[in-house]
Amino acid sequence: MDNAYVIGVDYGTDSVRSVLVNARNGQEIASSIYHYPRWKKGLYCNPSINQFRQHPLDYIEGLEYTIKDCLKQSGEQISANVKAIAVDTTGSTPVAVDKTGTPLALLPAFEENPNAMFVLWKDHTSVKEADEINQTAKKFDINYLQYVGGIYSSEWFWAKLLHILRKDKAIANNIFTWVEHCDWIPFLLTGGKDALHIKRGVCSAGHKSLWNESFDGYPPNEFFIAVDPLLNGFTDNISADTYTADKKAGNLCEEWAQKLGLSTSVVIGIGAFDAHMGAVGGQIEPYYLSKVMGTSTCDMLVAPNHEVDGILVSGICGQVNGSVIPGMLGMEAGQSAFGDAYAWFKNLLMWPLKNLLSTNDNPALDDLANQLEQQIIPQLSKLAEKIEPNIQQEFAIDWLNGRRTPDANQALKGAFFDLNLGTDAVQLFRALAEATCFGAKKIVDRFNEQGVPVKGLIGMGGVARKAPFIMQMMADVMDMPIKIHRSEQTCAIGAAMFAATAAGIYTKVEEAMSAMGQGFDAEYHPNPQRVAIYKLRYEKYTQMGMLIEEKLTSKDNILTHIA
Ligand SMILES: Nc1ncnc2c1ncn2[C@@H]1O[C@H](COP(=O)(O)OP(=O)(O)O)[C@@H](O)[C@H]1O
Ligand SMILES: O=C(CO)[C@@H](O)[C@@H](O)COP(=O)(O)O
Repeated sequence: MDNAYVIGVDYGTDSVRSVLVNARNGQEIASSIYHYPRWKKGLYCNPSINQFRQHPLDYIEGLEYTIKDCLKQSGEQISANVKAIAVDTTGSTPVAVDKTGTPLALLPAFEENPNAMFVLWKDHTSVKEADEINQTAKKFDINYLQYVGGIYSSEWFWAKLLHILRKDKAIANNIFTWVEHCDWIPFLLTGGKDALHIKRGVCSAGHKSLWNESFDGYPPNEFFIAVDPLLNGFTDNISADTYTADKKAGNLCEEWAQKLGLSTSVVIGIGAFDAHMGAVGGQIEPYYLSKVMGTSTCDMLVAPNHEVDGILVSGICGQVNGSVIPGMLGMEAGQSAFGDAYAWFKNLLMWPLKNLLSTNDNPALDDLANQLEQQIIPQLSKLAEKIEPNIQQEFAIDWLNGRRTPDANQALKGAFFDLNLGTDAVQLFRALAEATCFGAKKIVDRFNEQGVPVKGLIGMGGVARKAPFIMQMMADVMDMPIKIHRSEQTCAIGAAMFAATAAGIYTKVEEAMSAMGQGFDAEYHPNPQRVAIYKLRYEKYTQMGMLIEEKLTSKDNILTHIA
């Protein structure tokens, strides 16, 4: 155990990060990041219809690059003592594979076809299909949606599969099965050649694919046929066995061992989603809401099974035994756009620089534009922090990418209110940031209302670490302290903790968590004056949100008639 090192790999929305850590104390020896090049160019995506696809080569190249880079930084002695690798990814981010488990986009006939690529979590092209799953579920005596909050989302596995099957006959004719990114990478690293043998993690299966032990696996084929006969037989090619992430998926295969310069004795762990492993990296405790705040948020809560027996929390993204910590119920909620909302606003402000300024023969102008881009969010934050909130101020609704929880509805849209000719960029940014905090409070309220008390908040991820303004506002809005985890890479560190457990260095992931965890380095406490005013503004947010939702879904909605 003295000389044991492990690697955690974290696939985020824009990049993949690997960390190599000492399995004894969690000390970070090396880390490496790789931005997906095809994704960066916007290839295969169409934001205007919410289509976001990622090429498997972006993932494979990033895996090789970041692990090799970590090994190079660490030196031979440490590399020779790497015992295990575990991976987390975004989700639901599934792909169509053939009988050998090869994503169709890796075959020459499909290499430029977005439907043959991974359908990223934030792709909302299957709103219609999700709705059909929700309508069909109502016709069955067993409620197959009871463990996913009662509403199936367009961000998830089956809705995405049905959408692709309908859209693309060539894919429908060549697909053998449909696989989550977090289940496919361990299959790749262990040299899998038969798609029937892909090991599905309980995290992906339970939160996104309707798997539950009480159904003995997935809903029956008749359920899927009732949604659409195109789904007939798909569960035949997906094993009903699922695994917690502390288990081993297999060993590093010869091909990847050679590619990386590691031995085939290296253990590969079962994969899980970023937020779930991130919660472990961030040292989650029962009834603490562990908020991974980046592009979106994923809010995880764990509770001992016996204490929440019989509770079904509606409108969240699932409750699954062992999805975070084996032996505990893992509950997931989240917001579809968090940092992405700020990024949208930044891009809006960048419009003239990106579209009117000709930087062709002038690299200095290009540099200037880049520098300004970097400064927009931090500068807006500094100025927004100085504004005392009051009841009349501009305010916003944060559903820019739909609403993930509570009560998934990806058709909802964002809004700004109470603007006048004096409204400036800082005030709009403040309102947007506040709306994302109000969206976060809705999640806490839902858990509390439904018998799962939220006793504390843990913040991690890019926004938690980079944005003191937003974290203070979060504490004020929630009227609760929020402690920020020290680690820059909680998801990758969490994956490393699971790797150490899968390799048998620890018998339980809780042991890995306390030995390898880096602790907390900041805590934000509510400011009582602001708490009071945010309570009133939250009421306004709730009322306006309800109004928008009612209008959008009502039959006499003029917009529905025009559409
Ligand atoms: N200073 C900042 N304040 C608030 N948000 C920020 C700041 N800098 C970056 N962000 C947001 O952080 C998000 C990226 O978070 P990160 O955790 O790094 O990525 P990911 O969600 O892909 O894992 C982006 O959406 C970006 O808008
Ligand atoms: O939804 C999940 C997990 O269930 C996340 O993978 C998804 O929100 C993406 O997270 P990031 O914002 O990239 O950290």
